[in-house]
Amino acid sequence: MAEIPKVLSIAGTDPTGGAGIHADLKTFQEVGAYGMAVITSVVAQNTVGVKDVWHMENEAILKQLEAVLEDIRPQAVKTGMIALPSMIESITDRLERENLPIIVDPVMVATSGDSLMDKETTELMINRLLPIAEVVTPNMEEAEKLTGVNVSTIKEAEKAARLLVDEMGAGAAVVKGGHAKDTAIDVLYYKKEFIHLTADRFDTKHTHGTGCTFSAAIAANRAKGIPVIKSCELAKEFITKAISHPLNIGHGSGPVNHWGRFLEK
Ligand SMILES: Nc1ncnc2c1ncn2[C@@H]1O[C@H](COP(=O)(O)OP(=O)(O)OP(=O)(O)O)[C@@H](O)[C@H]1O
Ligand SMILES: Cc1ncc(COP(=O)(O)O)c(N)n1
Repeated sequence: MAEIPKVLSIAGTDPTGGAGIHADLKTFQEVGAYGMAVITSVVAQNTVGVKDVWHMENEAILKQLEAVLEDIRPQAVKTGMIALPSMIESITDRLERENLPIIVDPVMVATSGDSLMDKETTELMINRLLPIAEVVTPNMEEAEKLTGVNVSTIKEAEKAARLLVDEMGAGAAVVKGGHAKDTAIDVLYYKKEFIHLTADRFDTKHTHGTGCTFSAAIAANRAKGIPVIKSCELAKEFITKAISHPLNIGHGSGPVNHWGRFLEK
């Protein structure tokens, strides 16, 4: 029997199920990979905002990670919310010992606008985690914070994506254009080539968890052995379908529909 694709998310929680670990696990399942999760922070949040956060001790994170790795080895890893510098250090130290594709979603702010990462953590993200990332998936604002390039046009997104790979050491970068005005074009830079992942832009406020879902889909595709560019293209199709079939739940920016691709448009 062919090996079951297995994928691990290392991220924070969202009790309303739209972002973080919860979005990742739903996405893994829908994309056809067995999903696992190590929790970095417990976040009391909903579609309106973040109310409180409790960070796991490093020991608790590392023991969760060890428990997974010694038993069920994933074929790909995705990282999401990693809020503290010491967390970046210990997670990177452990992951460096594995030869696995790592998809890094550099979560800095929630859709609600609440900050999920401090400045010192951003520095360590740049120096430690980016160089071991196979793919890094910042939105425009995160790309600006990581590279120092002002990102509001496609050309600027290309400049930031190239820097993230050629100067900062990631294998590939997708600078997501979900926050642009008229389009939803994500710029992928891989092996010296730019690819524009293009989709219609939907006029909706229900985009809670879009970033988590997109990067989780890339990771699940990589666990299935799909090459990097194709994994990103399929993830773009997946998130576009998930946004195009809104669930209309929650009092704020509601979650996307993870089974959207099975629905007619
Ligand atoms: N309104 C939209 N219509 C179509 N695609 C969108 C829309 N919003 C986001 N996307 C797509 O969703 C994916 C995630 O992009 P986005 O820029 O929203 O990430 P993020 O900022 O990390 O997530 P979030 O907005 O949930 O914080 C990208 O492929 C982006 O193009
Ligand atoms: C635990 C956690 N991780 C990430 C996000 C960002 O979500 P989004 O995909 O909406 O940017 C979030 N709100 N909560």
